[in-house]
Amino acid sequence: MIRFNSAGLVLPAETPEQEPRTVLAPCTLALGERRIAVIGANGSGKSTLLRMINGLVSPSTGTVQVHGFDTARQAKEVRSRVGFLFTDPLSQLVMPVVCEDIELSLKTSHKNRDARSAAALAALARLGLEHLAERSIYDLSGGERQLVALCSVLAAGQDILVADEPTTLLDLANNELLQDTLDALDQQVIYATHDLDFAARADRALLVSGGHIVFDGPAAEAVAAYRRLVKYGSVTA
Ligand SMILES: Nc1ncnc2c1ncn2[C@@H]1O[C@H](COP(=O)(O)OP(=O)(O)OP(=O)(O)O)[C@@H](O)[C@H]1O
Repeated sequence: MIRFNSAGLVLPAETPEQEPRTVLAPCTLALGERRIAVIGANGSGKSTLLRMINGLVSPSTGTVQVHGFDTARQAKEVRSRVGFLFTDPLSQLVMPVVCEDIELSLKTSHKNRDARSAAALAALARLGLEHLAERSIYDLSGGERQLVALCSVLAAGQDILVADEPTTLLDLANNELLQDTLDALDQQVIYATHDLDFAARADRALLVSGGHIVFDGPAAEAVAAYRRLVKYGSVTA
């Protein structure tokens, strides 16, 4: 279970003339559903909300807890339970060669080197990517990198996956592959997306606007609320 306890991010004013900036207004949430989507306009606060779940961003007010661990004070415990898939895969792929990156994710679970290599290949094969094992990550296409990054984060085996716009670089077939892969996972998955069909597949969706959660409920209703917000300027119009 993920809990936001009046958690928000307000940035202090940089000059006396400026007002403090609310990136995410304090919110209280219990996030237990298997699939939760976060939707909203560019700059609305989606990534900030996601990053608070694994402690990449600490709230300036309130707390966020994952399985009872405070994300700001117990970051190590939290990150061993929460995998994070970045929008830009190069933010996360740290080794120069694909299989080496996956093997790095497997270092804790597979102490034996041969077993680790075999597990890395199996992780790639799960998404039909074994042919990329020896390739440099810099020579991959954006979409290939995004799928390899998914393999890498899944190989680490945390029980919660947070994904920030995981389909942005993918073509139609790979978009479906990624969505089906996420669907089939046992892990809880929380993802931000601008793809409203993808969002509608979730069990619950949060709609963020101007740093406020303006709708929280069944995904199809959240998508409809977002369309009303864009069209009429209000989720209730
Ligand atoms: N540390 C920070 N300092 C200054 N501004 C910040 C900081 N973190 C976030 N912001 C601003 O807060 C707003 C929300 O950012 P966030 O990345 O959460 O948006 P988003 O909804 O994920 O947007 P997008 O859909 O474009 O990825 C943006 O205007 C961003 O520039």
